Amino acid sequence: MPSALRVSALTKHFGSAAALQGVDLDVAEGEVYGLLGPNGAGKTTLMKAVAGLLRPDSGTLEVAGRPFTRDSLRGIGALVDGPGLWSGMSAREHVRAHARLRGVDPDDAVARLLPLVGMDQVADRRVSAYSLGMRWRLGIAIAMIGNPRLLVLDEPTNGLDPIGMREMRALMRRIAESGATVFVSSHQLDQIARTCDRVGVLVHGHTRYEGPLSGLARDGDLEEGFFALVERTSSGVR
Ligand SMILES: Nc1ncnc2c1ncn2[C@@H]1O[C@H](COP(=O)(O)OP(=O)(O)OP(=O)(O)O)[C@@H](O)[C@H]1O
Repeated sequence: MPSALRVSALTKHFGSAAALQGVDLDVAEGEVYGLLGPNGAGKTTLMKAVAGLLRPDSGTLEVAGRPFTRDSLRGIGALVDGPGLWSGMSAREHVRAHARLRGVDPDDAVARLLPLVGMDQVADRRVSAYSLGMRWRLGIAIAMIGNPRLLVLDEPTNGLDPIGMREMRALMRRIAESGATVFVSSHQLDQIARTCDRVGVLVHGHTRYEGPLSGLARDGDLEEGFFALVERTSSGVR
């Protein structure tokens, strides 16, 4: 599979805090790739770098086989730090407004994206009446307005109830089946296990595993395998 995103030796410091210490990842086109890691591992920092929201100190990013530039951002949709929505506006109004800002036909955007995220039946209700899951899905519709090849989602299942999580998983799979690549972070191993083709695990800003999720399991137990990896690599012993 061609590469959708390649991260090589990426580093980022915030003052004396090292958030990324040489991250390497390779995300293939059309997959749902899960980024796992304990609190403070660097997941959000990496996602922000890929979304063009912060500049790494060193290392490289390649998107669709090309070095990352401002132009790469045309092919990237991102939802990091949650969806920024106006409570008094409806889903339809949000999508139309963002489409105009991006130079995309508003009617086309509404017709294409609200059914994709399962919001066409509630398109005219105000955001204040939406559940958290609906707000996240509207955020994804907005992130998809430019028809990105790569969608970056930071913790999109946080705080969702089981139905909301199931809808989010189904949406990520639908987006990947439509040909785009989904790069998603989560704390929730089970959500990642049910959705992702491959995973990368960050611990203290280092990539400690990349491959199929099954490769993380210990004696068939995913959680045990994940915790053992985090413990082993946190103490500096690989
Ligand atoms: N703007 C910032 N200023 C200072 N330190 C930061 C900043 N952003 C992140 N950090 C630090 O960088 C490290 C990585 O943070 P990051 O938010 O990327 O981790 P994370 O894996 O997303 O964690 P979580 O799962 O808790 O969201 C942490 O030690 C964090 O405190």
